[in-house]
Amino acid sequence: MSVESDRDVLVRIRGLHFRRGPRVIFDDLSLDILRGSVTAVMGPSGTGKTTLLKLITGQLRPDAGSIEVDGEDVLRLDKAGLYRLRRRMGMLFQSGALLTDLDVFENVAYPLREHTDLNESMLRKLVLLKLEAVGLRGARDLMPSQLSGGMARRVALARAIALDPMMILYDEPFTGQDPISLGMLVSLVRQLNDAAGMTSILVSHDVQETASIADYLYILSQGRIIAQGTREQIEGDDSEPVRQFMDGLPDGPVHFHYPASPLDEDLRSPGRRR
Ligand SMILES: Nc1ncnc2c1ncn2[C@@H]1O[C@H](COP(=O)(O)OP(=O)(O)OP(=O)(O)O)[C@@H](O)[C@H]1O
Repeated sequence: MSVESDRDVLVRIRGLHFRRGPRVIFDDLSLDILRGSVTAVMGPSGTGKTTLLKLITGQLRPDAGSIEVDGEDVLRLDKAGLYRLRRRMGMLFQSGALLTDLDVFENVAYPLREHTDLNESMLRKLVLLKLEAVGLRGARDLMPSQLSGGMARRVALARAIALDPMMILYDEPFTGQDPISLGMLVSLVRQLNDAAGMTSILVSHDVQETASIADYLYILSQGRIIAQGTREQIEGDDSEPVRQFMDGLPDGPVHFHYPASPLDEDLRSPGRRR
């Protein structure tokens, strides 16, 4: 990656090491997320993409390395500092369900009521603007149970941007969507990023759709970055693990199996419960 000036980099990760028990998740990972970009983080299941997002938001602490967000050293922030920083990061996780007993309007209003002292008329304007941005201003009175899966995801998106975050982190935002709804969500991610001058980090298994809107892509595998670059650069990368991942080939050097002792060894140990 070319050397960028400090001002251009919103998230700077250097020498990141992180383990879960004996399992190494990151082994000396370094990456930059540029301001204003949509950056995709992709890789096989279990490779640590969600973990990376949690490290960036300070929900997890690495064993070694540094994580800077907007010039702040995440690992040195106290609780109040982390709270302030997190308020500036919108998050849209696959599990980020809507509050089922609140209507669409109140779901989007929720973070504004929690974190600001806006009066009702200001709050209403902001909620309607966010809903307009995702095309659902007319759906404000519906309850979550009345929404399609794609609409629910868009309401969650409006809620994630309610506080005008500098950055939004998406973890599998398109999962379970039909192709039309997926296409709409994908272009919405790009539009919102550009219209609001945000920065987006997008973790997704929908390789082609994600690549179509990403300015820059990282492909992770086994604790490391195995490829990075623009879509064109990744598409021109002939290495086997990259092609296996990008082209969705079922077999190849990217491992399908979670590390384990050999199967025959396991089967020949009748004394073991597990
Ligand atoms: N709370 C936890 N305790 C122990 N291990 C965990 C925990 N959460 C995740 N892991 C392990 O850390 C590794 C990385 O998990 P992570 O969820 O970050 O992967 P991922 O790349 O986001 O996967 P997927 O694409 O399937 O969502 C996995 O091997 C997982 O089993």
